[in-house]
Amino acid sequence: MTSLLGNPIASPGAAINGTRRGARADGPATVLAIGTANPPNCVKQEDYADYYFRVTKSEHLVNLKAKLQRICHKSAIKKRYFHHTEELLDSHPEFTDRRFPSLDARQDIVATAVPELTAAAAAEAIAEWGRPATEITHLVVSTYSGAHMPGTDFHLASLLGLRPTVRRTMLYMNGCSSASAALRVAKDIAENNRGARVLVACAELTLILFRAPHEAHADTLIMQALFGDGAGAVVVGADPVSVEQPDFEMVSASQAMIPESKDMAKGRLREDGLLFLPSREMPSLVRENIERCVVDALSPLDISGGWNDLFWAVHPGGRAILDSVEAGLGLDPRKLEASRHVLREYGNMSGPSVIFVLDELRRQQEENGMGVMVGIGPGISVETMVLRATGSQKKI
Ligand SMILES: CC(=O)CC(=O)SCCNC(=O)CCNC(=O)[C@H](O)C(C)(C)COP(=O)(O)OP(=O)(O)OC[C@H]1O[C@@H](n2cnc3c(N)ncnc32)[C@H](O)[C@@H]1OP(=O)(O)O
Repeated sequence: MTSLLGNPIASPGAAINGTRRGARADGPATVLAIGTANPPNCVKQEDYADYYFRVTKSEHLVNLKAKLQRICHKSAIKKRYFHHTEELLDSHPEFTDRRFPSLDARQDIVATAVPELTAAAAAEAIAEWGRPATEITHLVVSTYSGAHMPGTDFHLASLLGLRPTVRRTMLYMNGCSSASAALRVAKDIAENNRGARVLVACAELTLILFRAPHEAHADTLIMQALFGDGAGAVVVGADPVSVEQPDFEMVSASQAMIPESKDMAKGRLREDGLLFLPSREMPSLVRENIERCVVDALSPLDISGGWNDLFWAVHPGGRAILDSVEAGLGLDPRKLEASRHVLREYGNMSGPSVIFVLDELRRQQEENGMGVMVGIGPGISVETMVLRATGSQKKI
């Protein structure tokens, strides 16, 4: 092809391809900073059964209370944090009396509480990142604690003073793998948009699923016994500039559905809040399938074993879930210490948990080389991200 003057010009396709290549980052996405936050109300796990049966005015259900005590005792959790307090529950009898609809009231509370808790975690991450909030180009927010239009992303952008043109993506109902899914999306954005700085933010409040005990629904005790509130935030970007100190390179990301698992961990948003019921078979299904998920994720990188040579950031869904991952992969017990620490100190905070685990891993500063982040979500879905620790000695 020639110009009007007869000079040769590149075909339009070549020019577009060149522009697209130039629009991509040179290097892989990296974790540039991490922030976490919890609400102030802390309940010790050893006191939880007394607390829960008192605030739900259910002291007469002695068998259920004894069962909750047994679950708490075996949970390997020391304490959990909650946005809701005894006073809040007292002022909303519909939260503990399932005869009345309570979704509207729950939604009204989380509409401000979720953006505020998320903002606390995000502000910590941005401060560590060291650049102004206005230099965040993209925002990916994930939660199942409420659904509004505009969503938490919109409110969070205002609370943090992000630029009005920040490109926002809202992910809902990804259960306990919500942060892993958001980090996977952030990696793609960062690698495909040169100079992008993506803020990932994820928060869950158990108010959305808090309910009173009921003899006909003893299974609901499990979520009351394990789940806690928290928020995590991560700044993701490729090709770090001098002020930025990456903790981890995000080498690859994959997702898998465990076959025949659609009834294993399901949630339903009802008039009396979110009903979430992980099945008793979940730990064994995780044990049987985790290695296949990990092999599928790592074999393209020519890693097909030697799991104890890697570091691990596994979603602390429950003590039995961590035991299953440990057994399924034949891991040395110390390999899951960061996950067990987060479970012990905060309970299962759903999606944000894995961000707390990453934070804990870099705090321990023992891990170098390659590692794997594993999110475990509804279905059962397994989100796997291969990481490489950069060894940067950030003062956290
Ligand atoms: C899908 C997502 O989005 C991600 C998630 O994280 S979902 C949550 C995932 N977590 C889980 O599924 C919990 C995993 N389970 C555990 O950690 C442990 O089983 C536990 C701490 C709950 C109990 O410990 P354990 O060693 O299994 O003790 P065990 O004596 O067998 O069980 C204690 C009681 O809990 C009950 N129980 C255990 N798992 C249960 C379940 N999934 N649902 C209901 N009850 C359960 C048992 O029946 C038992 O009741 P009784 O004492 O009345 O017999």
